[in-house]
Amino acid sequence: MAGENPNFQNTDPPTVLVHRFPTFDFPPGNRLSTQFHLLDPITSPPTSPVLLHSIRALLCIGPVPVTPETLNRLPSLQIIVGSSAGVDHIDLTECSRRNIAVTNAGSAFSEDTADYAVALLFGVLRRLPAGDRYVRDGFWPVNGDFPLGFKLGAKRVGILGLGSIGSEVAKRLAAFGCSIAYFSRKKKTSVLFPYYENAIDLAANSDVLIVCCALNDETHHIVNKDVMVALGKEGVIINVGRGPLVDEKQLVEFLVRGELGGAGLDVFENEPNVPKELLERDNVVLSPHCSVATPESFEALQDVIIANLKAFFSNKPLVSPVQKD
Ligand SMILES: O=CC(=O)O
Repeated sequence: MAGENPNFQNTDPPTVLVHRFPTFDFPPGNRLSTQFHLLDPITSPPTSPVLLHSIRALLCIGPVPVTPETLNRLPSLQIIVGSSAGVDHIDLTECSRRNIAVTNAGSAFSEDTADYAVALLFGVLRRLPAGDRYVRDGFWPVNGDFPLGFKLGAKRVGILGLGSIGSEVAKRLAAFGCSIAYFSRKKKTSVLFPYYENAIDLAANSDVLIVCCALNDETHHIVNKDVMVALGKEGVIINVGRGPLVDEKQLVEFLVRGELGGAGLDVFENEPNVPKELLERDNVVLSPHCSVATPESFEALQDVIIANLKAFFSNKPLVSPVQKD
């Protein structure tokens, strides 16, 4: 009830503290500032410690870390609204200990990210960027035919993480005639795709692995040397999740030794740095962590952020809470 909620006792919009790197700004067309009083220490410093003590809601823009030190400065904090699907930059254990709710981008990015995973897969199998370079660099008239690519249809696709993004990937690739299997934290009772109990078994029964699970202690380097061996020489790895889900050093070695068929990578272990060995390889498609980056996704993201903040300030259930388990 509004009467019980200090934020609705006056007509001022509720205050939300913004937490971001100076280089990460709101996407264009920010609708949040019309509904909330956004306190952004980067554009209007300094923020007094007294004010910080009263802050109940924090809005994280991008992957800016939320550490115990961040939380120590905000003793009244009750909610952290994240703007990304992955929340590995937020110390969830500490938030749960302090009873601070955390929300993420929900499914705002899922369709665009799934499209992008498919695009990377096409890029690798049909050598799209390599073909583009071949034409632009003038090799076509000189060398003639371009090497064959590989058909997408009928590939056995293993999805690591059948959440909101993984389910969209499955839908798309099933429509291309691929068979789908998955590994997730738990078998999904509502899903008919074959489930494997670990990443190695999934890889052993797949031609392509699509990595779209959350990064946490259990999934760090979930695609390791053993998974790469199981996937085999023709296998392709697509990563639209987080760089550290894949052991990048091993991935480079497998690709250099010809023990993997290729990789499509939107994320890296040490962004924005990309291992130089990958730059030289035509069976690798690289992109700068941008699978979510469309105006449509950012519009949808604002809807989710606004819905979460409104729900919080009116004591209603959050729209996209992140569970720490
Ligand atoms: O990488 C982007 C996201 O997690 O939303």
